[in-house]
Amino acid sequence: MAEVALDAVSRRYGSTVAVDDLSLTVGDGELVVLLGPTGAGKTTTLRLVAGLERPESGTVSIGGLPMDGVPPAGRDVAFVFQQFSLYPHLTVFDNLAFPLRSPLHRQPEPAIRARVEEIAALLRIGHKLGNRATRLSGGEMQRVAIGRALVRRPAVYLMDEPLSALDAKLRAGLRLELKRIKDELGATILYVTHDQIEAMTLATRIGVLDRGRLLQVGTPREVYERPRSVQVAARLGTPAINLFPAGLLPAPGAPPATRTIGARTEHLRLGPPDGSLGPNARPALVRRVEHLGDQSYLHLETGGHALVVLADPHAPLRAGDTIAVELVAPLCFDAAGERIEAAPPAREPAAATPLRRAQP
Ligand SMILES: Nc1ncnc2c1ncn2[C@@H]1O[C@H](COP(=O)(O)OP(=O)(O)OP(=O)(O)O)[C@@H](O)[C@H]1O
Repeated sequence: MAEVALDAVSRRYGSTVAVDDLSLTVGDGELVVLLGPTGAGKTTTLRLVAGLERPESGTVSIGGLPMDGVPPAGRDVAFVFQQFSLYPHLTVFDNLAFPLRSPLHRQPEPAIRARVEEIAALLRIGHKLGNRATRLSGGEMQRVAIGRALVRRPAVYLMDEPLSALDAKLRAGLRLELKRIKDELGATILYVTHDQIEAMTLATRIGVLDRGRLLQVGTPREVYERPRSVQVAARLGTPAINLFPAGLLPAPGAPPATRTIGARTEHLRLGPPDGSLGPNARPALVRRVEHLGDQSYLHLETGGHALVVLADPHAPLRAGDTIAVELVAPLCFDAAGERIEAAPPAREPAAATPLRRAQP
């Protein structure tokens, strides 16, 4: 495995700047997730590392070697796409063996068999090796597609939304397996996804991209708890972070320059409207209760602003009820949308409230 480094890399298409002065290092054995809205430049970044695109400026290095002018085949990277991209007429075994039989990586047949069987076991498709690739479920096909990348032991894996074509259940299963594989192989992986659960659970670090620019790179926890800006804060969290003008709710400790408050569900303490929450609580109208099974989204309105928070599905709440909400150590942003440090909270953040279970 090897380190991947992008140093001040830019790529434009006509007037669109797809990747803008991007510098990022994926350490040996790290899994870095690129997260960002559509068109942010995630796929272009992977293609630049793969050598499928050339940077206009800047340098991509793999294992410390600059890749200027090195074609894709010379870069020792394996790419897993969103689409299955299998050879339908071949068996699972032959699909997996294909990269090892290419003239560039030619290996003796017993070594190929051993490696294919090892990877098939890792992906739990060993019992399907004799099947035609088309006679597989969607999840199995995608395992084979991932397996085709894994057999080769390249320096770097590039994965572009490898799980997004799968249904939620299969995606959750394969997500766990990818995590296990990553831990077992110690692989260097640059991974693109829209799915923030994938980002939070798989990533060593997350890079948040927007319009070709890298807004922040950090561990999932850093990016979630200490986002650099409103834009970054809005990328992580379910339900999405509540953003509203400073002054809507009392925010003790918010610096004077605060213009926008960012309140995730754990930053809002809920309680009955009887004054028991304390002097900083304000009334909020329950607009809607959205039951999701193990939890509910509570759609609230206070001071003319909508808020969405998680609530216990058994909380006795209905549209039209009034409850009390209080801010506890929220995120503070200045007029430019940059986060500014708030004074330490006077109280511990809300864990359990009468209307909400403790966050896991
Ligand atoms: N071959 C191309 N020709 C012209 N424009 C392109 C080309 N490839 C990408 N772009 C543009 O570059 C920008 C970044 O595209 P890219 O595919 O990297 O985004 P992305 O973050 O991967 O988006 P998505 O999540 O939708 O896949 C977009 O504005 C896109 O339209």
